[in-house]
Amino acid sequence: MTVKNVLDSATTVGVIGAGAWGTALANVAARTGRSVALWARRAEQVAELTNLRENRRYLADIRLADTVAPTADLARAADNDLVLLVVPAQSLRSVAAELRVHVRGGATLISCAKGIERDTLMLPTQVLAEEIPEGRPAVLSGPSFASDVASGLPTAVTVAASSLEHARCIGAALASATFRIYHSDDVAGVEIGGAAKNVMAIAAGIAAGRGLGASAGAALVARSFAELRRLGKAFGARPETLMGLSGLGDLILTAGSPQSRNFALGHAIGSGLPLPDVLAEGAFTARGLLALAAQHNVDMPIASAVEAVLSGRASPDHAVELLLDRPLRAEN
Ligand SMILES: NC(=O)C1=CN([C@@H]2O[C@H](COP(=O)(O)OP(=O)(O)OC[C@H]3O[C@@H](n4cnc5c(N)ncnc54)[C@H](O)[C@@H]3O)[C@@H](O)[C@H]2O)C=CC1
Ligand SMILES: O=C(CO)COP(=O)(O)O
Repeated sequence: MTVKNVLDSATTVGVIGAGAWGTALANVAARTGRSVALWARRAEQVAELTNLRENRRYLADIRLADTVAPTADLARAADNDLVLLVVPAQSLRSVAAELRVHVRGGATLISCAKGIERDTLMLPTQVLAEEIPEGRPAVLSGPSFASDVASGLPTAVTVAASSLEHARCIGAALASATFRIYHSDDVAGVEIGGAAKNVMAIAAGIAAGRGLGASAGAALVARSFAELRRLGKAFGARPETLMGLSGLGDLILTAGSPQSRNFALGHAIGSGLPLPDVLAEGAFTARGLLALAAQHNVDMPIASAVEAVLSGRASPDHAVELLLDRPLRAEN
């Protein structure tokens, strides 16, 4: 498929994964007047989506647009011009491997997951390129809670692809009045921002749960961003990407809101409450993030403290002590 027909009004859309974000994005695509196939892996979920027109488990109280067709048939959702992959980062490879036989040559494959594959340390678009070499990978990321987006509240995200023109066409195909899509060719920058901010949001949640105060919270966000920037730089990410929607923007959203599942996980850890049974991608990304940082000789003390707490090697208080004990240094 050429870039041109990504913009075609006849462009068809498939969404793989009917969790909160997949359901919200299916509604977003439907707003552009397109018919959308939404794949869920469980037949009961497809039946519920079809009969109730609502995703009660993952995105309650939001009506599924009339032009969204739920399906358990992977081929039906995969056989489209634009395919959005909206499953957890650690499941992306297995889903992509199943998808491959059904995907059109040259189809645009948009990763909407935020994370790093634990075993390979690969970013989602790298996983897609490896599993579906016939496709054209892209990433969609930025500060965007599924419920806000699905409710039609104003949101802005970034789509990145190796060709800026490709990214622009995807943005033009999926944008609507309240869903602004900026475009970029800094794929690694966008993906690193999305993956790292989840780990940092857990740190912010732990600090809030320990009652460390608003000043500590702000310091933590600023120093988290310094870590994100250092890692991004090592990957050749552009500073404006990291200071943009998918880096700083998403860090501010996620590290500052109890609505974030990553923040909520940290908060529960910090306050000693039972852990919420939700997908918190940062918990699966922390170790990989540190491994990437080590490979590039990048110091990430906050991410390291989060990983130590998650793996049970440090209590939240001990992790805070370690951060406060670090030698004073120049701010960079
Ligand atoms: N919820 C949000 O506000 C946003 C989420 N994201 C990202 O989107 C990705 C998905 O998150 P959510 O939809 O929110 O999670 P969710 O927990 O609401 O839903 C996950 C979905 O993936 C499916 N799934 C899990 N493992 C699977 C597998 N092996 N094969 C097939 N399907 C599988 C589940 O059945 C479920 O439908 C994550 O990487 C998240 O960071 C990105 C932006 C916003
Ligand atoms: O990525 C998100 C908002 O941009 C969603 O954050 P959580 O996964 O922490 O809920």
